[in-house]
Amino acid sequence: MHVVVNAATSADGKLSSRRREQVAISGEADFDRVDRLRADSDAVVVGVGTVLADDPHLTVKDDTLREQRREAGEPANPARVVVDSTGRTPLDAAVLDDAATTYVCLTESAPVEQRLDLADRAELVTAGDERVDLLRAFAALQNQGLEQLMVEGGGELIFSLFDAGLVDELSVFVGPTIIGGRDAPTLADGDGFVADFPELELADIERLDDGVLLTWRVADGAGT
Ligand SMILES: NC(=O)c1ccc[n+]([C@@H]2O[C@H](COP(=O)([O-])OP(=O)(O)OC[C@H]3O[C@@H](n4cnc5c(N)ncnc54)[C@H](O)[C@@H]3O)[C@@H](O)[C@H]2O)c1
Ligand SMILES: Nc1nc(=O)c(N)c(NC[C@H](O)[C@H](O)[C@H](O)COP(=O)(O)O)[nH]1
Repeated sequence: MHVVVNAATSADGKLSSRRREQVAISGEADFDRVDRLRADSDAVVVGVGTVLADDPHLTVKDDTLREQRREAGEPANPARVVVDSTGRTPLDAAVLDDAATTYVCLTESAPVEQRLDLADRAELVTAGDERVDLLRAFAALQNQGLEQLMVEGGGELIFSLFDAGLVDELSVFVGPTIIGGRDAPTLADGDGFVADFPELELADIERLDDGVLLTWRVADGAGT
């Protein structure tokens, strides 16, 4: 399995505003790149915080890229994965439509009612007691044939994935804006590291729109 984390941050490292409302950080060139990255993935992964804040669809937007996937014998869109401990994904969320297969990763603590409702619209993966056990959940996804995973946030999930040693590559588009706010989500939130900070190796730098795309490899990524 290979896990790429992709995100867009403001020049001051924020993912969105303190109201957790989406900010258009990427320009057209970066959104096109994200679309190609989705098209090259078996699944696009987000945390439920991102579903609740942005209601993303997580599909491939370019017709030609979808056609190329079909010609390669793949579904037009990659699978979608929501990491959602207690089943808070709204039943009318865009990720639960029929454009692609969706996996919702839950814990034992998810109420039966939510579980039954979500089971009508998604494949359920249960791993962990209070928070999703990401190592077990990702192993279950790999068993379903999902090898190339792209994670699109948010900051809580991204921190946990680094903490679990699951990230192989990080792409960050740093855009030409300042969002500010001590409570605004950043690339990696969670509790934060105080030792054993994950080490990154710079793989590429590219100027895109009026920002910069940084591609890092994780020194001890858990890729198999
Ligand atoms: N700029 C970007 O590229 C970008 C991308 C995605 C999201 N965002 C922004 O990020 C914000 C949402 O991020 P967030 O950090 O609030 O939510 P998130 O998407 O990271 O989801 C976190 C939630 O996932 C669940 N979860 C279950 N198991 C978990 C585990 N092991 N580790 C971590 N979470 C687990 C918990 O309910 C947790 O609250 C929104 O404001 C959104 O607009 C920005
Ligand atoms: N790459 C990127 N640049 C941004 O400037 C920004 N604000 C996001 N935010 C991520 C977020 O979750 C978006 O909502 C999904 O990228 C939308 O995906 P859809 O178009 O609905 O498929 N992502």
